[in-house]
Amino acid sequence: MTTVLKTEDLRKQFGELTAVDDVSIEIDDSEITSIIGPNGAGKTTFYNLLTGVLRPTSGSIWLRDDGEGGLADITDAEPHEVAQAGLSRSYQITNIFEGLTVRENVRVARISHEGTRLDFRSRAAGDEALEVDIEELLELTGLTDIADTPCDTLSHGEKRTVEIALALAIEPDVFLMDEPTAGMNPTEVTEIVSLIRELDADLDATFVVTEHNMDVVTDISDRIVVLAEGAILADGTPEDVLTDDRVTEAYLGSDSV
Ligand SMILES: Nc1ncnc2c1ncn2[C@@H]1O[C@H](COP(=O)(O)OP(=O)(O)OP(=O)(O)O)[C@@H](O)[C@H]1O
Repeated sequence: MTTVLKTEDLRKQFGELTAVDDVSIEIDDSEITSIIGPNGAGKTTFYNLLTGVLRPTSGSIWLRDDGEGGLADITDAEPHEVAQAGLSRSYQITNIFEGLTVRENVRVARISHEGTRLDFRSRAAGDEALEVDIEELLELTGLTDIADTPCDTLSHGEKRTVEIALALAIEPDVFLMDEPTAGMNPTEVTEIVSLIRELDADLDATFVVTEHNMDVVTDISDRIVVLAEGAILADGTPEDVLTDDRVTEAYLGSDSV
């Protein structure tokens, strides 16, 4: 068990409103952790803090540092620096190039990741390896059969899977999945859940999921963290958390799950 991501007293104020209220959490690499909570609980703000999209009012964020074997402080990192440090997030289709095929999208994501690491000459030498990486990624995410399909003709579920492939193209240590089943039909939900399981088994990446579909949360999580009014209300196994009266109350007190 190794901590891959940690926050210490992480806080975000919007004026008088405390959206994230001194959250301290350690994410372990051996577990799929779901972060759930009623509407307005602070999940999106928490993700935005982790990925450098928002600056915290106070507190700190730490990510596993491969070079040092410890944790690196990424509190002040910009989004691209956070991604480069190994924290990837699925962006709900918004970063797919609709006019390109699935393979071309994966290639662009992969090259832009490589491009931040390698100079031009070593990148050219690595072209063959790049193509192998792309095919592996397509295979891993079950996209090989539709690799040559333009993305603007894909179903919603297929686009969400492409988005997962793009997030994985940066070889993350930690993968934040933002409502992976949102907008999906029941068949697509079943498929994406088994894909998440397979990826978790096949990859070194640690999965952290926010999700409104409670069946999915129960199904894939080893650990559930419940946020309510910006603070951690409950933290434990699905059995413990989903039978916790305080969690039921928090959800009943909101207009929706
Ligand atoms: N940019 C902002 N300026 C002011 N208030 C904000 C801003 N972003 C979020 N909030 C407020 O912070 C609180 C937490 O919002 P957030 O979107 O993080 O919750 P959430 O758990 O992701 O909700 P949902 O499940 O509905 O997406 C809410 O009260 C929201 O209105």
